Amino acid sequence: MTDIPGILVTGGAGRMGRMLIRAVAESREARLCGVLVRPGHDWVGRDVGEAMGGPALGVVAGDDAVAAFAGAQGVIDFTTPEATLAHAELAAQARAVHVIGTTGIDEGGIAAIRRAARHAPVVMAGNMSLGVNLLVGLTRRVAAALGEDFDIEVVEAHHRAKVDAPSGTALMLGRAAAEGRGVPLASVEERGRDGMTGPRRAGAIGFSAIRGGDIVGEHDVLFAGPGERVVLRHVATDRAIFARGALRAALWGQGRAEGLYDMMDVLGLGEATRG
Ligand SMILES: NC(=O)C1=CN([C@@H]2O[C@H](COP(=O)(O)OP(=O)(O)OC[C@H]3O[C@@H](n4cnc5c(N)ncnc54)[C@H](OP(=O)(O)O)[C@@H]3O)[C@@H](O)[C@H]2O)C=CC1
Ligand SMILES: O=C(O)C1=N[C@H](C(=O)O)C[C@H](O)C1
Repeated sequence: MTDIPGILVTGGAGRMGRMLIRAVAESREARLCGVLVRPGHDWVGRDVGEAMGGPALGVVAGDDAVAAFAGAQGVIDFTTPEATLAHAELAAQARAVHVIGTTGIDEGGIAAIRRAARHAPVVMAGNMSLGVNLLVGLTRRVAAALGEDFDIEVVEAHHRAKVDAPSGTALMLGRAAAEGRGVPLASVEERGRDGMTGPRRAGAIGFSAIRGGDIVGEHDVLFAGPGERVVLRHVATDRAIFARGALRAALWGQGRAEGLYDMMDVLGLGEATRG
């Protein structure tokens, strides 16, 4: 037995799952204790390093979620909303830190995650990168400073395989802009304009989504005012930024009180960016 926390990666065969396996396997502060894949996946029973086309890592992929969660102190979960909700219950039972990167979870799902967080720490964020979490704070401040003369639009671009829109990051940014203006996002958001939309509603926060190719993730927050525009931009070029953030969150959560946290808590950006 070792003091280094054992980290389970769920959705191991996915785009993020592969990055996470590498990040945890290379870390000196964490131990890859399991990799969970979808039931019946062709990785089941295979060494995950070899399944990724590299050297063996000494960890075999499995599809028995209950067994996988039982041995983990932390779980890093970038899968689907359905899978993540099932994982939230298992992580709570195992008292493991649950790091949730999955996006597209609806209000009912968020409520279920809040319930699970009564039993163990959960860190959830639509974007685990340092840069985006800084941008969230900047967005809140610029929105507060500029007032309604400046129209706010959030524009995001992602790869062709992304299944949810607006992205989790776009929603984080939109929420921050709404907070800066002191209004709930739900009361001002405008999504999916098409046809005779009429003129832009005063105070609206608009969302647009581009999907194509292998774009990792790009986000602009546009403040368009009379005679000038301010654009806040984040461009992700490597998914490793999300994996690094998620691993940091899983380690940060060790020994923490149960509760729902975000990356602002993990990165210590609360004071710097919320005020
Ligand atoms: N918060 C952040 O910083 C980031 C969040 N994301 C989010 O992470 C999520 C995953 O993204 P991405 O890796 O690109 O997607 P992928 O589709 O590549 O990966 C998801 C993986 O989860 C697997 N999976 C689905 N259900 C289960 C289950 N019940 N048990 C185990 N594994 C399961 C899928 O298996 P199969 O393929 O067999 O269906 C797939 O391998 C998305 O919601 C995305 O938006 C992505 C990047 C950064
Ligand atoms: O699906 C992705 O790829 C990404 N999803 C997250 C999101 O929805 O914002 C984070 C990142 O932009 C990549």
